[in-house]
Parts: sequence; structure tokens; C-alpha cells
Amino acid sequence: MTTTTSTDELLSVRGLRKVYGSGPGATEAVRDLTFATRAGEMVCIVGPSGAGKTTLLRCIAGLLPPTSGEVTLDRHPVSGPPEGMAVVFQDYARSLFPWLTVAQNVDLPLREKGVARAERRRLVAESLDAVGLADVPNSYPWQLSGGMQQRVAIARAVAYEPRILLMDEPFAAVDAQTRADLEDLVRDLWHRLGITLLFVTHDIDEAIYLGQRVLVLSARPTVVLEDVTVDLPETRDQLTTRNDPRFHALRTHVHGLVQQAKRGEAARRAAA
Ligand SMILES: Nc1ncnc2c1ncn2[C@@H]1O[C@H](COP(=O)(O)OP(=O)(O)OP(=O)(O)O)[C@@H](O)[C@H]1O
Repeated sequence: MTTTTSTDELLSVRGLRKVYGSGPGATEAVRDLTFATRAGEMVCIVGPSGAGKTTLLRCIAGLLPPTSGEVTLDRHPVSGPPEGMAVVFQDYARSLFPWLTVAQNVDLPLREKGVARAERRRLVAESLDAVGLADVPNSYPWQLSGGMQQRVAIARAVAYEPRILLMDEPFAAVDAQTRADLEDLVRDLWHRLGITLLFVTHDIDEAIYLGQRVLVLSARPTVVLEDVTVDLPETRDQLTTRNDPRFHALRTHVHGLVQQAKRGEAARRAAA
């Protein structure tokens, strides 16, 4: 288990509950979630399908009001999209504007933030360079592969200079090789920029490869089943890390927890 001291806590989720709708048709998506992350941490979240991972991220991002409980960023309650937070979703095709070029897509949130033109130009160029897209600023998203489009979405988030970046299954729609490249890109950006990262994924191997901690969620209504510390060397690469016996042990452990969560869901359904 990881304990987070109150002094360096950045994000805190306390007693979060989210119920959609009311009356007999209500869905309790999240029952009672409590965890915290320190500044600069990389925390991955896994859990069975429908466990409420997207609901949790939307509450953290201030896009959805919780039914009860609280999310704080730097001790300030989150009640709308907070400054200093950026989100990358799975569906890059819908999150990019097809009528804007790559550079214009990255630039848009900076314009909305009121960043001066010269500074915007620098941030757009630097972030496109950071994701390996320095040579296509004038292309349109639909002219690029899926992996490249997701890089544009990442560049847009990075250019915003967030303190915390939320990613909701960002690589679920790309092929395996592209996914491995994007995982390494995220680790690299996290190291270089010193941001805090909260990364939701279905993929247990991906969670362990990327994270310093993996929060395993139960099935709906959701609680944290276990907060697993990923005690792998900080320098990771696709071959060595994934062949490390410790990686296999962690994967077996997390896999067992997710299976346990699914069985809990099956038992709940049988009892209903
Ligand atoms: N707008 C909504 N109205 C009613 N129920 C909803 C709404 N959004 C989500 N739900 C329900 O809440 C539960 C959790 O959904 P959510 O999308 O947060 O889970 P998830 O863990 O992200 O799922 P997946 O792993 O399949 O992406 C599901 O039962 C879902 O049907």
C-alpha cells in the first residue's frame, strides 16, 4: 500500500459517490472512492468494464458534479474544469477539429486561455516537437494515422502546460506497435515535464509498465480494491521491463484482483 503524506498532496478524492438519475432507474456508478496523488506521480487506474473509471475522471476534471464527496486540487475544491488540468480522451477523432490544421488544433486552448501570440507560437512548436510531429503542423488531422492524431491530442494537452494530465484509455483505438510507441512517449513526457499523470486503462500490462502506482477498482458500485505500488526500476523499456520477473509477479497480482472484482460483480448480479 502507498501512503500519501498530506504535505505534498496535489489531487485528493474523498468519499466520492456518483449516482446517475434517481428513483428505481438510478445507476450507482461510484460508491465510495478515496485516494490521493502527490505532485509528479504517475498513477494508473484499472478495473472491470463499467466500473466507473470514466465517471471518476469526469468528476476529477470538473465535467460532472459528484453526488457526494469531494475532489480537491491543491486543496481547492473542484467544481468546474480547473486551471492547470488537461484531459486526453480515447476518441481522438472526435476531440480534434477536422477543419483546423494540426498547429491550429494545438493552439486553440492557448488562445482561449489568453496566451500571447509569440508565446503560443513557441508552445505549439515545442509541444509538436516533443511528440515527434514537428514536420506536419499544416496538415489536417484526417490526413494523419490514428497514432499521429492521438499525438496531436497529447501535444495539445502538453502545450497547455498542465500540472496534472488525465488520460482516459488514450491508446485503446490504436494498433499494438503504435500503442507501445505512445506509451514510451508518455513516460518520456512525464519525466521531462514533471507533470502528474492519472492514466485510465483496461490493459493491466500497460498500467504496470507506465505507473508508479496502480489503483485497482472494484466492479460497480466502485471502491478502491487495492493501491498497488509498482516497484520496478524507473528506467523502463518495452523489452527489458516486460521481461522482468517482478513485472510478471505484479501482472499476476493485479490480474487476480481484477478477476476478484469481476467475480464480485457476478455475485452481485446473482443476488439481485
Ligand atoms: N450519463 C449516464 N447516465 C446513466 N448511466 C451512466 C451514464 N454514464 C455512465 N453510466 C453508467 O455508469 C456505469 C459506469 O460507467 P463508466 O463509463 O464510468 O465506466 P467505465 O469503467 O469507464 O467503463 P468502460 O471500462 O467500459 O469504459 C455504467 O454502468 C454506465 O452504464
